[in-house]
Amino acid sequence: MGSVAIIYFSGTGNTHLMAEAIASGVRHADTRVDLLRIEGIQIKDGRWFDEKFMESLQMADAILFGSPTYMGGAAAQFKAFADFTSETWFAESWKDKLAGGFTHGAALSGDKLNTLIYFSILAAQHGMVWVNPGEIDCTARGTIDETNRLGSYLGVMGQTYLDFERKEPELHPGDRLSCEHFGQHIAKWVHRIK
Ligand SMILES: Cc1cc2nc3c(=O)[nH]c(=O)nc-3n(C[C@H](O)[C@H](O)[C@H](O)COP(=O)(O)O)c2cc1C
Repeated sequence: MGSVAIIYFSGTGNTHLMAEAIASGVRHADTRVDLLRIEGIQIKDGRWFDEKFMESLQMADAILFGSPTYMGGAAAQFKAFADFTSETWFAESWKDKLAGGFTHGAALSGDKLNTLIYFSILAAQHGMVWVNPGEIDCTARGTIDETNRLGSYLGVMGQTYLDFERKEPELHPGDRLSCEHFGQHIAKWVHRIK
């Protein structure tokens, strides 16, 4: 059947909504998906560890990395997880798995690209095969609110303006669609390599 693991951190829930939307795309393509949300409690003395998460990641054919963009890069909680994977790197256990990434920020740019670049470097260090979303930005078709509205080609970007009155996280409909499409796209590649 093939499987995708989505490992991500989300502080206020927006990146979590992206992860869920990607997962629904993966399921839509008859592929198993594991949602693995990094929690601060998994970090002790600055070191992240979760045995079950590492087992799930090892089983997956594709691993997607997700984090909000914080201060122009991945959140510290995600980086703590990434640093733990140096043991996996040494064993080359993720070599040839598929990889992809997604991030969420408050600003239209917000330097989100830097987070995606970091994810692609993390995948490269592990010898993984990076999968781009492969979706042309909707502005090329004369609309501004649909798939890939932020014109991101390395991974999927989501954006919601900061609003301190807002009680619940909110995903832009275009970003939701981009995520669902990305889920289907990565599932297609999983089926191709199986
Ligand atoms: C510490 C911190 C740093 C942030 N830095 C950025 C940034 O560099 N670029 C950006 O676009 N948004 C930035 N934001 C906004 C968050 O990325 C945005 O609120 C995002 O939706 C959070 O995702 P989450 O709901 O999954 O936690 C920052 C937020 C925090 C708390």
